[in-house]
Amino acid sequence: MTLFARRAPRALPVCSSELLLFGGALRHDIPCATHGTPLLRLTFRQMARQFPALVATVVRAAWREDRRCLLALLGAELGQGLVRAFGLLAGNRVLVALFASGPTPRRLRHALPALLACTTLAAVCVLLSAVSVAAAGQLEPKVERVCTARFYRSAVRVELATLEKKDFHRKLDAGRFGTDSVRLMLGSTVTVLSALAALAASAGVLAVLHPALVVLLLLVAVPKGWGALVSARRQYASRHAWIEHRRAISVLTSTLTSQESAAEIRVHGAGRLLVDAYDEMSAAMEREQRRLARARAVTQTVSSALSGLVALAAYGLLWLLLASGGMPLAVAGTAVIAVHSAGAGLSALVLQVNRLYEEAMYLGDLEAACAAAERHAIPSGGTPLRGGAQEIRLEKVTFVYPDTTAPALSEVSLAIPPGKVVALVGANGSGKTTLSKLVAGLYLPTSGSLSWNGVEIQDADRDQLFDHVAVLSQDFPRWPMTARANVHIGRPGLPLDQGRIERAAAEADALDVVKSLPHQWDSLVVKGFERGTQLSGGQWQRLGGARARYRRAPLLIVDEPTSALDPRAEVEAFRSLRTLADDGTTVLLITHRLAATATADLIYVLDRGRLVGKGTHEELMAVEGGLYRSMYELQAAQYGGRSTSRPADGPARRTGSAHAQPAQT
Ligand SMILES: Nc1ncnc2c1ncn2[C@@H]1O[C@H](COP(=O)(O)OP(=O)(O)OP(=O)(O)O)[C@@H](O)[C@H]1O
Repeated sequence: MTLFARRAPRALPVCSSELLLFGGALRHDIPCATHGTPLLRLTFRQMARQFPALVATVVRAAWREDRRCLLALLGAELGQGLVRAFGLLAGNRVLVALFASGPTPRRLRHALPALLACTTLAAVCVLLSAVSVAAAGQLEPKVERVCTARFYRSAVRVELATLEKKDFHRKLDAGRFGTDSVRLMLGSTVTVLSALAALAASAGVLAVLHPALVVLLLLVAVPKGWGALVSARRQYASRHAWIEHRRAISVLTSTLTSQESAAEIRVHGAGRLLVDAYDEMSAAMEREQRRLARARAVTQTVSSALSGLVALAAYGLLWLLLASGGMPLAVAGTAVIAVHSAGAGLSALVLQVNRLYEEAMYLGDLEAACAAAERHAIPSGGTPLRGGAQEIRLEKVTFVYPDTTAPALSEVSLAIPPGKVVALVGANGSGKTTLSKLVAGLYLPTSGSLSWNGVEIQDADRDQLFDHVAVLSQDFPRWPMTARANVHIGRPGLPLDQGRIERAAAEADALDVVKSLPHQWDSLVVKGFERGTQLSGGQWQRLGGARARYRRAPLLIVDEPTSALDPRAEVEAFRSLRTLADDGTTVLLITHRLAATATADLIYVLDRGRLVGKGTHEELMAVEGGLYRSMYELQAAQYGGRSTSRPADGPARRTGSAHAQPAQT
């Protein structure tokens, strides 16, 4: 019997905000969410068989982290089960003594030792429970921390191309839910074990009293267990289906309070649109929650009714046994206590099994996400780069982004000689950034060859390769940390060296920026925190530049490094790139400021993913109707000039560095 019948796909409800802001329903295909994952395809029997494996997963994680604590926890829980069994037997002795014939004082006297035993056992139970609470409190956060760290450690090694795939992203998102589940699951596992121990104790006592009572007790458990599992699976399927919708809501709410969007939210009135969208999209989720709650209520009513019927049969059997004289009154009394306490334990068990299964599914997602991340990780090791200055060569490199069909780069062949300033120019979307990311080893070519000193990038030791690269990208991260940390994070493997930080800042024209901050290097460059301050766009760009300089890598990739700088700082920034190249650093410069590329040793012109020209500024300007020349003239015309030569104030290019070749179209 499968718990979920296969349903025909149904149209996904979509609210108007979702349509307006996200272009349609953000719902993972429901039939797939219901049947696509192994746990959801399980039959009831398979699920029951899975149970020990689930418990084992958590126990293994806890065993790895703190076995002493785990043993204390398990010992305390199992001990409580045993103590409860003895408690029931002692209770039975009390009833036997009380229901025996003879004067009341004598019956009370006879019941006293069993009563004392009951009290002692209850006290032991309290102590064991305290041990269990303390051990669980110590173990749960530890296991959560370790599993969460493992998740993020795997996630940060994933290949960029894989990270951008929507299916992989969904997997990571699902895995993130699982990081909470580890702790919750440990708690539930303990409660389930404890409830099972209590149930076993009651069953043991009932078996001693009358074997038929055990069968009835187990029958009471089955419908409740069924109900719990059905609800857990339904909840999980829903969580999967709505995962992107949830993410979109959190994107909306985070932009509402972010500093970057604060101005537009107020001036453009975007806040109202976003809050309304939040309201509408949350209401859609609310409806889903209502649907789940109604379904759970129905399942729970059915399973409880079935359990109730079976419990009724148990009491009926007791009645019959008593009426026929097949069972003494004291035994029947103990049986009632046992069935009653087992019933209460059963309710707790059902609740926790429900939770355990639900959390186990998320834990399964976490495991799957970690496994997928490890499968798609940037490989460790590989062919070491050959020593000396690195020449980078691309031969007929084509690159297609994941989940797209049109190539972002088509059959590009070029060389980046060491120690030169090499500029990439071209219109928006022509492939400059993509090319620089391939050169940095962030993406691997779809076809063609890309090599560093003859070592193919696919085979290269990429950690070593990354070590050779510093990046200052258009959208460089603005770490919400101190100014010092923002620079040091450029080479976090090195011990923090204030002198080196300050030298890098000076080279990037950022020293004055930091000196003007209220707490200098200790200033938090994010508002809303103690010591927090706000930087301007240009100040941020200088700090980003300092980070790239601090890294001191043989290849520096700079993508629009001066977009926010004032004219003086811009001229200075481009001049300092030349100084770097003179010191042996290869600079790969991407910019639309063609006055700056004019001073590069070599310029590559890209158009719609293809290389359409290469040479020095003068060579490219000599090509009548060439793309570079037309772009340059268009820009120069804005300043009222028309020039075919290098700007007079630009730093001189080193002679003999250019690869003269006419531009192709
Ligand atoms: N992560 C991505 N996934 C899918 N397509 C992408 C991705 N990044 C860029 N593209 C596409 O690849 C093409 C080249 O983009 P790229 O960013 O390399 O251009 P660019 O020349 O650097 O543009 P710009 O001057 O605007 O920065 C564009 O069509 C762009 O839409």
